[in-house]
Amino acid sequence: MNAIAFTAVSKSYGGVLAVDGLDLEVPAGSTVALLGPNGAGKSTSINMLLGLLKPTSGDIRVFGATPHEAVARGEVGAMLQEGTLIPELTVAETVDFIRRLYPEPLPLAEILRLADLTDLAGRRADRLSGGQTQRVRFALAIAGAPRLLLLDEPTAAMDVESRRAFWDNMRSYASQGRTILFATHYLEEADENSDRVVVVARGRVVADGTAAEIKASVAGHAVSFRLGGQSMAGLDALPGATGVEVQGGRVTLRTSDPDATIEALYRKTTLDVRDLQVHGADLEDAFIALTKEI
Ligand SMILES: Nc1ncnc2c1ncn2[C@@H]1O[C@H](COP(=O)(O)OP(=O)(O)OP(=O)(O)O)[C@@H](O)[C@H]1O
Repeated sequence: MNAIAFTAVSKSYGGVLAVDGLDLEVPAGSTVALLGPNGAGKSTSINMLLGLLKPTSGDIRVFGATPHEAVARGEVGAMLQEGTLIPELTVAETVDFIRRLYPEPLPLAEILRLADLTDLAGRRADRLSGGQTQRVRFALAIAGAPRLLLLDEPTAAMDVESRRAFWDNMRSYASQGRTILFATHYLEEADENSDRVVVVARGRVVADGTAAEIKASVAGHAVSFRLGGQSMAGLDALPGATGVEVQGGRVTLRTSDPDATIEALYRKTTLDVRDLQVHGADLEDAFIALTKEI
């Protein structure tokens, strides 16, 4: 069963087309990263999944129902980019208040444990650090034991240590067969914390697969080397070559066939090539190639 199904969904704000014919199915039980640059349409898509925004056209289903129905049944939890806490309430009071709104909430102690808040249960909300506040917002998102958890750039205000702890907590929540969709522009987060990465740009899906598949989908390798004072003219015409960049005297030649490129570099040119290295494309290369303006 699909937890999420977008069918030909578009959303415009006046003249701005934020989501452009989005088709996306997410089977229940998977953890999917929605990876894209600023303005790609990630928040708009998440807000539509919550029923907070209506698509201009197309259809959205959450566990086969409309977003409104799924949210009303307590099946969807969300941690959005904004949201303040009630300053006078303690962490435990805040979480308990929200969990009681749901038909089948998680026990309070389990929520506090899953969000790493057990030691902060008695702390007032206005005495929390930015990272601790984010943990409370995560606790509120999981309070109703939602089958689908939506996280919109959840680690934006966190330091490295808090991030690591956050993703550990997210994984323990997900491990019980739940579905997670999270938006991020951090490539590493997408790579390390999801089963599948959906890359969006300009409101469209531009790549969809495991991080490894996405890396492989982009011209696979780069060959880099130093050149004395010689001209680089013609390098981009070598077999397999898909692009050339120069930085600090080092030439990087992107190629779909490193063996052919290197052979031709030595046999067909008279260049004085030094310190040659071959690299696999990384997710960042793939992301830049896939999301660049055309
Ligand atoms: N309320 C609004 N009114 C007008 N335009 C909007 C509104 N909200 C978003 N947009 C525009 O829609 C596009 C998609 O925005 P959205 O916030 O969904 O992107 P995003 O991928 O979440 O970006 P970010 O990573 O910066 O959060 C952008 O061009 C944005 O400027």
